[in-house]
Amino acid sequence: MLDDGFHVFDTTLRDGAQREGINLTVADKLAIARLLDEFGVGFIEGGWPGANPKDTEFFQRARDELELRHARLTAFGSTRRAGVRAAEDPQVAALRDCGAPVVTLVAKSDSRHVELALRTTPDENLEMIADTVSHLRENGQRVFLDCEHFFDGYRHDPDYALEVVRTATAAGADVVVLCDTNGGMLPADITRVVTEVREATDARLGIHAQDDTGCAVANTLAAVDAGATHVQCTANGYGERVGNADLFSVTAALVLKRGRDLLPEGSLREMTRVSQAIAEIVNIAPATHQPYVGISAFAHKAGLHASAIKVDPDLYQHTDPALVGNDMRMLVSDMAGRASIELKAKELGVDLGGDRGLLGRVADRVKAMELNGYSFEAADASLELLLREELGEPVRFFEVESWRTIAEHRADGIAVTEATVKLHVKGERVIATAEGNGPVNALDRALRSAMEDVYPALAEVELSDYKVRILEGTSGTDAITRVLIGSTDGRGGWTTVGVGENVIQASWTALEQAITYGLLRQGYAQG
Ligand SMILES: CC(=O)SCCNC(=O)CCNC(=O)[C@H](O)C(C)(C)COP(=O)(O)OP(=O)(O)OC[C@H]1O[C@@H](n2cnc3c(N)ncnc32)[C@H](O)[C@@H]1OP(=O)(O)O
Ligand SMILES: CC(=O)C(=O)O
Repeated sequence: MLDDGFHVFDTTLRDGAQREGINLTVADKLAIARLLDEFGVGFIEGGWPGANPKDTEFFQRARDELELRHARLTAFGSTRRAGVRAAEDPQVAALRDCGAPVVTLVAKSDSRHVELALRTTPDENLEMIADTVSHLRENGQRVFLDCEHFFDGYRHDPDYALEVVRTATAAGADVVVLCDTNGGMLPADITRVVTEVREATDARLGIHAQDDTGCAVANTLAAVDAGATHVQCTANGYGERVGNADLFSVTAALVLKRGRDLLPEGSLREMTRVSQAIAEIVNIAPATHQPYVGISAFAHKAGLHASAIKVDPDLYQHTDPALVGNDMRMLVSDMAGRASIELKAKELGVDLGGDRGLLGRVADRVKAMELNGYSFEAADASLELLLREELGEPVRFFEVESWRTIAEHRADGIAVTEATVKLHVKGERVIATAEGNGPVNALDRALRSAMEDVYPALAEVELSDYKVRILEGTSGTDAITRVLIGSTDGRGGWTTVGVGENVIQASWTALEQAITYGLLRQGYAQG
């Protein structure tokens, strides 16, 4: 169990699940809870037992199926209803009996909400808080109190908002969490209010920041700097509307920038993997530009950046990507200079020997090709083939004499496509024809059929992705087509790019390179 002096409280399974598009099964929730525990958060808010059958089942199954090593399971729910004793409120009973050692109670702290949403008196709301906290404390549970709309409420009626904090603390709440429920605060507001509440009460304070102004992480860190010792976050910032403070950005900042010892040994280095694994479970593609963990978080495109990074990566990076389990990547495009090419070649394992003339030639060729529609940023395999060619070591496993495709719409309504390729493979002229469900598929099959005897490991190579983009013609007349093909051999993936005036021509270029690169990876000697 980690030190209780500072709480990293995760609410992915409760507030995170309030994001549009997320619909977790109980098994998903258990799997995410295990990942969060492995990452090392102190508290995992599992949901609202009694609010829906799924959350109720989650807490039942958690008793037998969740073995938490670092975290304590927390149940979420509201204070009792007005006019009913906590001991007799069925929703409070669900929290009391769910088996969670900790309960987070949401309470109104803005007097306008008390009157308009709860339709009760300010005094009765204070009673509801005191009664519910005491009831759960008597049951042996630890209680955190989420003060909904605290910052708006404090602006409108500071005395009442402070009274809520004092009432919860007096009743036995361990932490009073100041919530920016509408997410409208800016860091300076948070700093001021947290400081004033600290001075006016003896509560232990937490922060829960929604991201509606894009400041949830900054607001969370501002609250910590002002004295909050409990941060509520969600994995990848999932949450109601635009989301919550991102757990990974907040913990990385607290560990790396503030020197706090919050996570188990080695856990920060697993952060990128944990973030991606959770994205996989919630079925939302990982955000490529997410701080620290996004695939682009340490990707450098500008030539000037690369030239300084060549001397020392710290010159253009705020932290070492390895510390959070991420990698630095160089992007080569029409913004590249010689240094970008040199670093990228190194990343790809191609030694250009620091030859400035060669590096300049590659940069010029990339710029010219990008002007004509190529994009090498996402097509490392095509770039590597180009580098080897410029180095005077072109990769050739076959020579293409010609290729053609025919699409035929038959009388029975079925469309079939046929492709023929004529190649020279290890000195032999080979002609192969194949059918496919489209021209690219037919060309792929014909290519494989022409070479399978000579290169049997080609069977390991599969096309995994195909993307087409129609670009404006550079002459302002005809459009041109860019095709990206993703391939895999089970050990890794690579992407190639082709550009042409028609989609089949562009696809052929990308396909030919995909197969060539696949053969290179299989370790064949060139013929
Ligand atoms: C800021 C946040 O994100 S808080 C998280 C909120 N999460 C959720 O709402 C998700 C789960 N919610 C639910 O499944 C349902 O809303 C339930 C089961 C909790 C309640 O459902 P219902 O009983 O049908 O009530 P409904 O949702 O219409 O309204 C909420 C009720 O809770 C009351 N309420 C709201 N906040 C509080 C509070 N802090 N303390 C006590 N009662 C509260 C409202 O006044 C309203 O009462 P009413 O039914 O007398 O009008
Ligand atoms: C508690 C909560 O989710 C909020 O106030 O935003």
